[in-house]
Amino acid sequence: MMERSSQQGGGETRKGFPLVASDYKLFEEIGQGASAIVYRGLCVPLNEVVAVKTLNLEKCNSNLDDIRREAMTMSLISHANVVKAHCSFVVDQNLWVVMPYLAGGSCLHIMKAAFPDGFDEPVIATVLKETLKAIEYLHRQGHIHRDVKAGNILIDGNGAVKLGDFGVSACMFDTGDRQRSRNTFVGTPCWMAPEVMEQLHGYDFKADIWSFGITALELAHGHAPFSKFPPMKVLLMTMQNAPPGLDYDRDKRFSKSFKEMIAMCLVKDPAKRPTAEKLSRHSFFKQARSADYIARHVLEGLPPLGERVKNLKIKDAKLLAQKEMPYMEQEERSQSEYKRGVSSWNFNVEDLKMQAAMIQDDDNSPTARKAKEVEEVLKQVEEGPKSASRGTEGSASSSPKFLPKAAEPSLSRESSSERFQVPVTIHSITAETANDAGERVTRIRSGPSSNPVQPKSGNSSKSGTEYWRKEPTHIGRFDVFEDDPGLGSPKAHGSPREHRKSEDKMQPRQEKEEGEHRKDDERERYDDGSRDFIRRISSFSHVSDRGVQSYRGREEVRDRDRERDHRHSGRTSEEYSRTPQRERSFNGPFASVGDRSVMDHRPANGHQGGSRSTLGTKDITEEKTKVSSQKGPVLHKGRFSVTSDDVDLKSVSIHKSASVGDLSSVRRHPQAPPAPGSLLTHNFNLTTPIAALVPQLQHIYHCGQKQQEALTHLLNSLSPSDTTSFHSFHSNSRYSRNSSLGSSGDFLTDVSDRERDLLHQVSELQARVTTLMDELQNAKLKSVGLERQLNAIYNREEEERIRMEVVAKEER
Ligand SMILES: Nc1ncnc2c1ncn2[C@@H]1O[C@H](COP(=O)(O)OP(=O)(O)OP(=O)(O)O)[C@@H](O)[C@H]1O
Repeated sequence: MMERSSQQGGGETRKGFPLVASDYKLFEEIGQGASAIVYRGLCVPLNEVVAVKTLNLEKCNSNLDDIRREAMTMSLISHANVVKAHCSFVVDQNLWVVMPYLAGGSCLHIMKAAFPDGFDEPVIATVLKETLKAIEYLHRQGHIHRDVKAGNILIDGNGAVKLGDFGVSACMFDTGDRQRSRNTFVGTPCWMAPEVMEQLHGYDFKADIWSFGITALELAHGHAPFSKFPPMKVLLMTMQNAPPGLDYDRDKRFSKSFKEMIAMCLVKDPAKRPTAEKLSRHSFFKQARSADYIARHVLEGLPPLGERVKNLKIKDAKLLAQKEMPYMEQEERSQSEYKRGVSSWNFNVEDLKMQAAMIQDDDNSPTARKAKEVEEVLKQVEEGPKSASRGTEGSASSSPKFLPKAAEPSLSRESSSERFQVPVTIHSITAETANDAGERVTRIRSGPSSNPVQPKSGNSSKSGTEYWRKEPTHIGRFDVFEDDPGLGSPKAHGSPREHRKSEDKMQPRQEKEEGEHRKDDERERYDDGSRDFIRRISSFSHVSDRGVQSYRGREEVRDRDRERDHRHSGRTSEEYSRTPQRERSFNGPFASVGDRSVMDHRPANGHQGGSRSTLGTKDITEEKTKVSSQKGPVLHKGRFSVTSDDVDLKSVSIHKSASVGDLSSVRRHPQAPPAPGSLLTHNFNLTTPIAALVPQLQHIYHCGQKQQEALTHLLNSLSPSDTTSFHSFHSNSRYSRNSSLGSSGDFLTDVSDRERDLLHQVSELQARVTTLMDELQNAKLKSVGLERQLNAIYNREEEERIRMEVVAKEER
């Protein structure tokens, strides 16, 4: 056996730990890592029980020099709470690291064996306080541990807590300078800080504070947040979602100070996380007890470490055997490796992003189901006006007048697929780091648009999450611009509780559990079914000006981030909800949701600052639920204005002064004539996405029907003198096509002309399609013919070649 040594410095080396494998006896396995197996062993010459970690160097990225350098670094480390290697040497392709044997094993193993739901708070406080001492020490020495987690917090037979795995695993899998930005990242995804995942501007010792916070959650629950998911999913969740935390309701057994301490660690912006030194002064750690307390409350009655590890392995193997589906296998592998204490994931972030970009939730996934559910809800919203018009079947409006029948379904289809296809498909993902103040900001962009939304000016002092919030977002069929922090309040966005409701369906159990935050009584008032479904829509689908771009749960994330921020800022949720708010803005199209609202056709200005539409989801639902009781001024909604009046189209008429371009004066005016064809001359903004056009078209169609009914009704009830004045108005109208209207029938003729025009256009288009199909068919036939000719030529050549070969043979 070839042996090379890399002697460790420090106190223990004075004991003279031998550097030859033959001086050690290895017993049972007591732990396993990504490329390391740890055994209980005996150092024969010293008669001392040790732990020997054997690392397969072939599986590591680092070369021997790097390992030696790290080993030297380790020799400088000496702290009561850090597991220090006695020595290390190379045996064949393995590096042996000889360490003190910590009979309690890791906190993870202890939890798996005896505390599946996590430890009690005093135990956690004790373990964490000791761990924090180790982290503080390492940071003072200029080191980042990078792999803080329960699996690396070890307990010796006396209950002393030590942070293990420092240096070795980090150096094994890292070829670069620790402080430098890397393309690969080290650590375990669940515990990994978002900035470590980003790999854009590197990371610093604050990454350990994030991991420490995750470890606190792990000790509290028995597992880390997202631990059930495969690495790339964890990556996405960590970067996209609000930081996990203890839930104020579910985690009642834990103190407020514990919850606060965790929340301090799990802030996405590393600059806002406390240093280890500052964190150690947190009141939570006052409840920490002695090592003896741990020995009595944690270690007593536990089977020997080797036995525990063996049982765990058997359990894992059984679990793996049960799962057959590839995805489940992957997930389970992730979980079982996690259980075994694997921490050294080493993957390329770009690869992961690529993989993430390819994640497409299947039809039965919660996300896809959610999409379908939302699609149904939206269908209902869109069909509302249609069903209303069904009552008038048999009237002139019973068949589509303004939208050719053939066109309607295809447009609807287009809209729904655009709206719902995107949320379940992550097209691309990029993590960005930027804000005006140079603070680190985690942002994930997904969707087809490559243009990141720029932070609004004046936000320079905002944190990363605030910056996120400030983006103009595109929700459902609306463009929503959040330019007021108040928008983040439960009032504007729907209660976090309700967001959680939808999130519950969208996100797997654990994410939900970890991501939940406290509930406030105040939020109860938002428990309204119709609001809920609008919120479900808004939390799901985002439609942009450039098309449809969306990523799920963005709204929920914002709400949770906001809630967290408010918690941190010490504001109660009541104060929070009292924050002055501006209503969410919507672009024109959705102004049509209220069946009874009347559209006002205005010049397009939907995207210009303050003139952005102002009807929020809240408004819409209210519009739907309470509209009949509202009487109010006309509200201008982007390209349209909406009156909250309960307009009865049977009795409404349009004021004489109304023109196609301005119907804002729509009011109850029994004798005023309508503005014929007004809804037919709508000039769609060419930049409007198709998804946004659909409701517009549908509404135009619907309004057209209603208007026509109303007009027919009115004209039927007009006296001859009224008819004359109507004619004179109509003939003066600049939009009148027929200046010699002689009867109500003429007006309808005018409408029919337009309809005929449209139908004509449609039939022309259909004829063109037919021609193109014919051409295509011809081209195909031609291609088949050419193919045959080619084959014939090839066959001839082949025959010729064979013939020549035969002739040549014969000649020979
Ligand atoms: N000195 C020790 N005494 C007792 N058990 C140990 C000791 N060192 C490690 N272990 C056990 O072995 C497991 C794996 O060890 P370690 O974490 O050092 O390996 P690794 O390959 O670096 O894995 P990871 O990177 O996941 O931490 C630990 O979770 C712990 O349970």
